[in-house]
Amino acid sequence: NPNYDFITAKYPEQQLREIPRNKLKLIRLLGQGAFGEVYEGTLKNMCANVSELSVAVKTLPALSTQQAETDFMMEAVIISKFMHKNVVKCLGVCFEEHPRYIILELLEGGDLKTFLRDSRPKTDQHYFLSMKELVHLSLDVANGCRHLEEKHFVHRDIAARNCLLTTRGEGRIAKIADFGMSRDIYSADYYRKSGKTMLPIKWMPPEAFLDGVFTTKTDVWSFGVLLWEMFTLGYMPYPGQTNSDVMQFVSSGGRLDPPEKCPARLNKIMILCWNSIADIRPTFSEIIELLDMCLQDDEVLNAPVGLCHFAMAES
Ligand SMILES: CN1CCN(c2ccc(C(=O)Nc3n[nH]c4c3C=[N+](C(=O)[C@H](O)c3ccccc3)C4)cc2)CC1
Repeated sequence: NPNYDFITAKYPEQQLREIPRNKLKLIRLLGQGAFGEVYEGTLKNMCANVSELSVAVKTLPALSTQQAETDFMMEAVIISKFMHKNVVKCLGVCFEEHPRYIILELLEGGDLKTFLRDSRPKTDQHYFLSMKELVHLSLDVANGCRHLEEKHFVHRDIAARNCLLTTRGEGRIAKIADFGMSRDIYSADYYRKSGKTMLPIKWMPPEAFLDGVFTTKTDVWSFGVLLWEMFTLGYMPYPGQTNSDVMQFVSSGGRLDPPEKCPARLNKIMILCWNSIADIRPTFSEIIELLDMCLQDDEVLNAPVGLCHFAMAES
């Protein structure tokens, strides 16, 4: 939505823009987050060409601790640093009074994981997602990740659940939209939050869950897992295995099985992302080149969007 660019481009990226609360109207609840709630809302006459702009409003419950307030603001600071079509835009904040709001670009398609799971072939369903569409969504996220990489920012939680879609229909664009994990590392009570149960172990490389080492190559590993989520249409990785099973399995060389009927060229990218030696994993620029080649490869484009038939209840 070009209006977002207009609003956010006018203001230097590092500064948070305080938006007058009276220009904001909350319409409906979109979802509940760990932090607070996310509403769809409208922003009144912020720029010349539109009278009302639809936005997403992230709220911090009024009775939050000082730490939660600081963490909440940190998320706005982080998101405001980025200006890229595959990273959710921050239009401004309402921080002067309670409840505090972060005003974000509205992405109406919901999260990527839910979309993938809802796209699974059903008996009566006629429209299936094509491989081409899945590769395009993968490229969207890879481009967003490359922007973070260029800014030397490590996300730490690249996963389908943290990406949002502009729409579910044709022309959908995927964007990185949750920075909760990278925000938490700035939090004074990070160690309380980061208890093993809270960490996205199934998306993490060995050096991260064994030694706490996080670099852009951590995000490359996670992107490989996101590719696996993409081509299994939203399965939980390592189905049926616990986090400690996975730490044992992965640190001794085990890897996710390639999604069923998934073309070799795509599987190859996942395997490259899961190299146990972080520096050997590809850059996001290289990943983008490899995905672009998938778009030229008929073996990829004509492959059926296979659905792995795991015996597991939770898929
Ligand atoms: C079939 N229907 C289709 C429509 N659907 C929705 C469900 C949820 C949303 C939604 O939350 N959209 C958002 N737009 N911008 C932001 C959002 C969330 N943000 C956040 O910052 C949230 O924290 C966040 C971030 C990443 C992923 C999820 C939530 C920023 C939109 C449509 C429901 C099912």
